[in-house]
Amino acid sequence: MSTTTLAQHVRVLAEPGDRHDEILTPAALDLVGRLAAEFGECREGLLKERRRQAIRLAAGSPLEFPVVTSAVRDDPGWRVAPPAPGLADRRVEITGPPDRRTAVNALNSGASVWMADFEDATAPAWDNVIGGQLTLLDAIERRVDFTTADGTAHRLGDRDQPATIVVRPRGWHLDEEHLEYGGRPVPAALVDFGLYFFHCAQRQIDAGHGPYFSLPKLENRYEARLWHDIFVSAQELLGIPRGTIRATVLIETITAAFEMEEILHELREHSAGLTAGRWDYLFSLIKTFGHRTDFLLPDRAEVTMTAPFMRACTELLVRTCHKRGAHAIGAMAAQMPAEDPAANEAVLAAVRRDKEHEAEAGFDGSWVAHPGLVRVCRDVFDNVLGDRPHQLDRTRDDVEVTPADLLSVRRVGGPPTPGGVRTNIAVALGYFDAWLRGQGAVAIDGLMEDAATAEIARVQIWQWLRHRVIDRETVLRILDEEVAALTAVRPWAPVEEARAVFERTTLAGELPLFFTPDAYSRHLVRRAEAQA
Ligand SMILES: CC(=O)SCCNC(=O)CCNC(=O)[C@H](O)C(C)(C)COP(=O)(O)OP(=O)(O)OC[C@H]1O[C@@H](n2cnc3c(N)ncnc32)[C@H](O)[C@@H]1OP(=O)(O)O
Ligand SMILES: O=CC(=O)O
Ligand SMILES: [Mg+2]
Repeated sequence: MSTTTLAQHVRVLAEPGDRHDEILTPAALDLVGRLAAEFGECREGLLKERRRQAIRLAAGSPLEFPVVTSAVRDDPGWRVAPPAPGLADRRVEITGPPDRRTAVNALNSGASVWMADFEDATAPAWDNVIGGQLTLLDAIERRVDFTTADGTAHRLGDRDQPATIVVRPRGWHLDEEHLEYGGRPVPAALVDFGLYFFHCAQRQIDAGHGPYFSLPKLENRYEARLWHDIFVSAQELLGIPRGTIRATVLIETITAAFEMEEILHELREHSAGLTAGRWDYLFSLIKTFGHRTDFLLPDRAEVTMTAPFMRACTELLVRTCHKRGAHAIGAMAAQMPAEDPAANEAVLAAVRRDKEHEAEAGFDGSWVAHPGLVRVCRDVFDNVLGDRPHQLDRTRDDVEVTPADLLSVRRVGGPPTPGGVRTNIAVALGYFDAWLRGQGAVAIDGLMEDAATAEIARVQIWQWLRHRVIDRETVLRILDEEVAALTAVRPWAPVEEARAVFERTTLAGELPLFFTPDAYSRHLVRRAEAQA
């Protein structure tokens, strides 16, 4: 591994890759270094607080709407910033990793927004991280066209209103081990945010939009405050007017669901609303309360958005957002378009039902995972919104949600089935295999799988083992069978490494909080070294 000092205090611990020098300029690294210097310690403190809160909740502390912030919730006098250019109408948001193919297809898809994702949909190998920044830069400069090896041209179309780009940096829990500041890895969130902000903020403003972000996996208002402080500092450092940035926060942890209004309040100068992060939300519920038998969840397929505890979260999200003039964006439906026309009709019908529930509940738009689903989502929201860009006027004063509504999961579904157990093992293994090969989102058996859905698969197996709903021998036997099946299909793939990730993160007595940090350090960073 080569060591280059490109900017004060920030060291690049990777071999130079193709065009990496366009992103890793001294000035860009200097911004990242300044952000690491100013905010690294605060982020460390917040990660420690996450662990303390997890221990308190495991020990039986009740989860409540915070008493100390009741004044914020009761104060009718504040609103978030008005929608920024390109963010007023968000009826369809397509998500995907920031690679060139996805970029071209997402920007051409007819969606209102492309959420370019460094978190759930990206395996954070160094080439993906820097390649993603190059994709974004090229997309904004309209030079992202390319031709595949078989001669197929991918060209950015000439839409009147191209999709607005929103970037999702990695979560607070991840480090970027190829950049070092003060002898420590730089927080990955600061790398993704800082590099994009440095290269693209002004370009986006010049193009009539702005530097927009989607913030994943926040657990409380303090983490939102940290983002606010980072935004203020970054805007000041680059001379960009305060309030230009906009950020939509994912409500995808159970603790954040109790602080939605506080999160909007912390970010109000820069807030663009909240998104329902359905899959990480389920993961968070199981992770936080997996030790309790009243939180035993059935097969993943049975836990739909109409489950009362999910409904409580989404209705509270709409009510909270609209009370404060903020957009409420719906969740990801995981179904993928099918080639068979009848099967595809069933997929479209399922996605349509999902989106109809959301549009009726008051959401202003929703997420899709594939260009083939843009149309159905748009039709559903067109029916409800008509010519209006959103339905912020639907204040949902009828919604009242108690802590018990958010936390009562017991009544949902039956016990896990043998099919559900096998599916979770196969999905976790298949996803880890793809992730280790650098692919952060993948279709498995007609469903989109990404880091969030793989986490559910993993923690459900952990939860079922812990409560002896299934036994270790059965899991190991199925794991062997699935490893053999996957190896037969992909003999060249790192299936044994994927098995090791599964075993380390699923079979441990103490549940690792995320599968990614350890798997990243062991496999993705080393692999970059080996390739160098
Ligand atoms: C829980 C959450 O956080 S959700 C958000 C995070 N997850 C995601 O963003 C996943 C988004 N979806 C995807 O990445 C992809 O749909 C996958 C990986 C699941 C499946 O992709 P593929 O196997 O390529 O699907 P498929 O073969 O049907 O694709 C057909 C075409 O659509 C494109 N496409 C598929 N999904 C997308 C997408 N989300 N955005 C843009 N283009 C897409 C493909 O690139 C392909 O293009 P091509 O014809 O030019 O080669
Ligand atoms: O990020 C979205 C989710 O569902 O998780
Ligand atoms: Mg998520």
